Amino acid sequence: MDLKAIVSETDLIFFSLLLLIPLFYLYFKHILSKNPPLPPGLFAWPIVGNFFQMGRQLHSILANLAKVHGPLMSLRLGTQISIIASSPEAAREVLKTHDRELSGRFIANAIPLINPKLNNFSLAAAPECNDYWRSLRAICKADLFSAKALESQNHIGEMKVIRELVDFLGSKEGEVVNLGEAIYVTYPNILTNAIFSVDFVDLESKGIGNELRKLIVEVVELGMIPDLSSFYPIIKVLDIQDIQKKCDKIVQKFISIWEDIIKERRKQECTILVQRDFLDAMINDGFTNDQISQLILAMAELMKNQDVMHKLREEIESEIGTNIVKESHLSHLPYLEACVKETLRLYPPGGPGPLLILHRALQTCQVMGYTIPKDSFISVNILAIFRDPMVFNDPLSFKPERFLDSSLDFKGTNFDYTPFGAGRRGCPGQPLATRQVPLILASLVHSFDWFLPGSMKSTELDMNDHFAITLKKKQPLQLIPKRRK
Ligand code: HEM
Repeated sequence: MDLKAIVSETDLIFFSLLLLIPLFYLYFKHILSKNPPLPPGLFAWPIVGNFFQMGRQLHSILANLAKVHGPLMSLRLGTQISIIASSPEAAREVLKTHDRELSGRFIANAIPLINPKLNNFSLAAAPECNDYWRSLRAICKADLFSAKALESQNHIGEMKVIRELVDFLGSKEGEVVNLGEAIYVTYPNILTNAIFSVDFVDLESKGIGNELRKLIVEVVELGMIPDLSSFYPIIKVLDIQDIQKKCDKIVQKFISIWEDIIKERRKQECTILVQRDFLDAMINDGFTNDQISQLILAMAELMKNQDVMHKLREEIESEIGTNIVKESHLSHLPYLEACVKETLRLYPPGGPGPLLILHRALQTCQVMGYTIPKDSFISVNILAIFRDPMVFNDPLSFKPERFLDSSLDFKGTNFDYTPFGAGRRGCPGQPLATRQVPLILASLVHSFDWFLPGSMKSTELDMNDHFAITLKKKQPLQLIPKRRK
């Protein structure tokens, strides 16, 4: 009898897959038997990809899971154990008490930063706090983001770029502007002006940095694809998702353009270390936009909450009159600071979603009575903490007033509020960010009246968010500027 008549190709595939099930069963049984008792949690198949796209839904899923499993819970993704801390106490344990043991970083198998040729280009992705990481942090602290450094030549470049942004928006008076696009250009320029005294991209998107910017967006998007081989090392050699090849190609191109730019424009005093660190800072923030999303989200909340907008404008006007906003004004604008803090509370950025940048256990340790095995991923769900009614009253409303009489600051010493993380892996760019975000926000509010396009009402503004490395607004914020007299 003809075999095809009884067994079709589909049947063959189906039966082969059936045969694989016991193999998978044995594989996982073997992995599970190797692990010590973990914090209570659940098995999750590799749903990480969804994680990154889910925005606020992820927060509620993880926050709800934490209610069932406790403030320290474990998730198993394939062979990989993830620990998620979801309360201020658990955050303190991770970021303070066990800061040293948990200060490694998880790096996906496919991410090119672990390629030895490219390893030197990273601070955030340094797998542990090694000498190289320490030297970059020291440069950040002393040369880039110290009060003195921020006060010196940076200020001139910073003010120039902000003035250009205001002039650009002024030239678009009455037109619908994608505010994110305009600010997106401004940030890299503030950084390049601070370090090299040059503009990197221009407001019409033609500058030398635009090609780099596109490459960075591409590499970040690739980095967002869940790398299955990090969760199932057994398939690593296959590179079935082709991520590594694609990333390598983009990053090689990136480095060659970058080096050309450096050759052309380097100032004598810039050491190669500063360039590398700068590159990393650009990848982290100049382009992947923690600060930009903050500004857009702050502006969107101000549009929705016109009473807050008026109060903020009044504060700025009474402090500086018709002058332009300068850094020296910031300490006299408490409501502005409260607006920035409140935006960071409702929409904390940092790493893949509001989970800080994934930490990794450098050694097995005991946290809150549980064993955290070496090489587990550790995240702190700061969004769950910041939106917990036990921590912040009426947590889903935008109420800057809550910060006016509060001692909560950006230092990362109070674990109710750590938008910049805390401990040795805490954000080194915090002094820069907490100066530039209010400065630009104040300039936007002080220089323009803002209108929504067409007949759109502020209540219709879509505040839905999604993850693109950081939590950001899904719909671009389109506004019409009108210069204020
Ligand atoms: C609103 C603005 C910003 C926010 C909310 C923010 C937040 C964060 C957070 C939550 C982390 C992870 C902390 C952890 O894993 O424990 C981080 C790390 C980092 N941030 Fe920022 N950041 C901002 C701006 C900046 C800026 C302007 C720069 C530099 C130009 C920067 C550079 C970095 C670097 C290099 C790291 C990695 C540090 C390390 O691994 O040692 N950030 N940031």
